[in-house]
Amino acid sequence: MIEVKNLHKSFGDAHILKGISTTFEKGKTNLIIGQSGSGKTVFLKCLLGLFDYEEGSISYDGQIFSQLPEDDKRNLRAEMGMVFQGSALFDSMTIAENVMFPLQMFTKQSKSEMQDRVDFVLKRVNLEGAHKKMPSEASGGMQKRVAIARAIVNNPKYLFCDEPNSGLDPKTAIVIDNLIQEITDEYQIITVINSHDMNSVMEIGEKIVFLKDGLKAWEGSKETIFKTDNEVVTDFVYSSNLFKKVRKMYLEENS
Ligand SMILES: Nc1ncnc2c1ncn2[C@@H]1O[C@H](COP(=O)(O)OP(=O)(O)OP(=O)(O)O)[C@@H](O)[C@H]1O
Repeated sequence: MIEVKNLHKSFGDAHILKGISTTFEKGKTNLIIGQSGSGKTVFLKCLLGLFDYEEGSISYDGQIFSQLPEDDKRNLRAEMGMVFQGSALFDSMTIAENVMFPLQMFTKQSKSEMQDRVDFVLKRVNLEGAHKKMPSEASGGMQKRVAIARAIVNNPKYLFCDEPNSGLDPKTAIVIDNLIQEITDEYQIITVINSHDMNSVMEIGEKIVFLKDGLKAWEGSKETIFKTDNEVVTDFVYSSNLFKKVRKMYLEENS
């Protein structure tokens, strides 16, 4: 479990995260949602250990990152996978080389062990045969799959995804969402996803944390988000007429 307690983060005088506490469990897809500027990316970067913070703690299965010696921090970082917004693949490397990169960075595996692992994860994301392609030859959906393969190649315990659906058509977006959820369940990873996408919320939001102005305004699941009467959440989630109708139908069917 990842346990966040009373997390405060400022940049100079700007107090961005104002005491966030929550937990993220194994095998679950956890979504962080909220308006632009609410602090989602800053929060994700704190979870990744990329930002220091003034107050509070984040523990990963009992290890408090900020209290660890540098070697242990490095080991813990090696257990984290990240899918960046826009995939962030290395343009000059083939797909296989991109996926192998974390193994070269963090392990002492032999070349053939690394190749076997790359074959395995590329197959897992349905990209067998794409090894020699360059990222520029891959569609947006394929690039996301490569980014997911690279994020899981080192068997992470923790997977962080920043807007994994950005720039994808709705159908491909759902395929990517489902792939992340399947992998999370299959390998019992703790997955935390920053999202703007209400389809993702309804599809894979096993836990949803709603941030507003650096505070946790609500938390629940895709089931409870339909029922909440918290106005801050309903204003945001049901701002479109389509989702208003979906909610109305859900409540009528389940009343
Ligand atoms: N490195 C930084 N230095 C100073 N201020 C920052 C830094 N990173 C983020 N901020 C500020 O923190 C606030 C929250 O930003 P953040 O990127 O976390 O929002 P967000 O919820 O992820 O927004 P979006 O959905 O648009 O990506 C913003 O006011 C932003 O300007």
